[in-house]
Amino acid sequence: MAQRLTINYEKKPCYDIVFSQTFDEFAFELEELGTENRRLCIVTDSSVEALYAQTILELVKDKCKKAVVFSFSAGEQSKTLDTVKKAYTFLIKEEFDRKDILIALGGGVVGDLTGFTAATYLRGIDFIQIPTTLLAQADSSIGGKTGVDFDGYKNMVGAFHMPKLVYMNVSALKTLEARQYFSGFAEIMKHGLIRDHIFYEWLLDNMYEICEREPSVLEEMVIKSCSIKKAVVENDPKEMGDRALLNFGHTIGHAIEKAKKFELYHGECVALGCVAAAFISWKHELLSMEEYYEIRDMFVPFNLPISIEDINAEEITALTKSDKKMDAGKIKFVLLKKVGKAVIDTSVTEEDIKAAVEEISFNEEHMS
Ligand SMILES: O=C(O)C(=O)C[C@@H](O)[C@H](O)[C@H](O)COP(=O)(O)O
Repeated sequence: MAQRLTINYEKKPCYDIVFSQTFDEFAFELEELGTENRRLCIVTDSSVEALYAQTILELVKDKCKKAVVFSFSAGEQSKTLDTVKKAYTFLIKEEFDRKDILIALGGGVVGDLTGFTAATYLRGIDFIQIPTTLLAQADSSIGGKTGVDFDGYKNMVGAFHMPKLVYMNVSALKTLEARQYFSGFAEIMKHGLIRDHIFYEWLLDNMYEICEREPSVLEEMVIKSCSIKKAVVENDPKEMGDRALLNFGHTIGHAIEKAKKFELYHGECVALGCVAAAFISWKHELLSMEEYYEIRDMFVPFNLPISIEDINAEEITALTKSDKKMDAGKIKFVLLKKVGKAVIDTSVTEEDIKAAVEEISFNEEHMS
């Protein structure tokens, strides 16, 4: 029996997150939404299309007026306005109107890009998320942030647009490529670090089962992670305040992503960004040295990087200024006061950032 969480928006129930071990119950969820006279477009990428598009098409075809698939090349390089333009052209050709629905089938790139297409096509149509990666299930499919990268800057163009439903087949995580799986784990760890020390300790206690992808532990981990995100986004849906805490690890993480031309996965950059932010938290005397090293080393068993070769501290520091979290010209940096408690800090200097990037730079000198 599927479990579910309801996300409230402006204090009213807005959409459900359904946690299942199969895709089969998705058809029932569509009936509940009333899709019989509406067109559905499954938006996916080349990797996920090969795995699941046909399964979803078969499930939905009797529940709607017409079902079609729009697919683009997998990878962050496709998260652009060009791909959105291609999607608009496709939807116009397929005569999609305002009551029709997009279904985002895939990871974070697919979810963000489909959500943005839905937010803007005909001034806004409905969309559904079927996240298939750990990162998308535990984080990005929830909360209504949609968008694309612009000139290589992460999520520079976007909109808040709430999905009508988020449907997760948690068993899809079992076959996810290992690097992709562990990349998603960085956002889960982030949720524990910023909000919930009990969850953080649970992650440590269940390290073996998480790495082995034990089904019941996977499901519990995804539900707990979504529950933390639910509390944050319900309290501040449009990021006027505390939602920015979810940006822990992202200021430096996004800068590394851009500097490395998206060759690293988002979660890998977030892990590096979390280590750098924990380092600054220590230097600002919020965390002790022991706490910093404990947090840093926690990423290692989950195959996440804590240092990186060939980065230039000046370049990364310059790039952090182009991230979106600015307040009167100062970066709204997220630091940790302790495990489970994050704070927004506008006193982080360029020197702090440079020192943190040097801390995570891997070089021979560092090792000796
Ligand atoms: O939902 C949010 O809010 C988040 O910050 C979640 C992040 O993990 C996610 O990567 C998000 O897309 C980053 O948001 P951005 O505003 O910094 O682009």
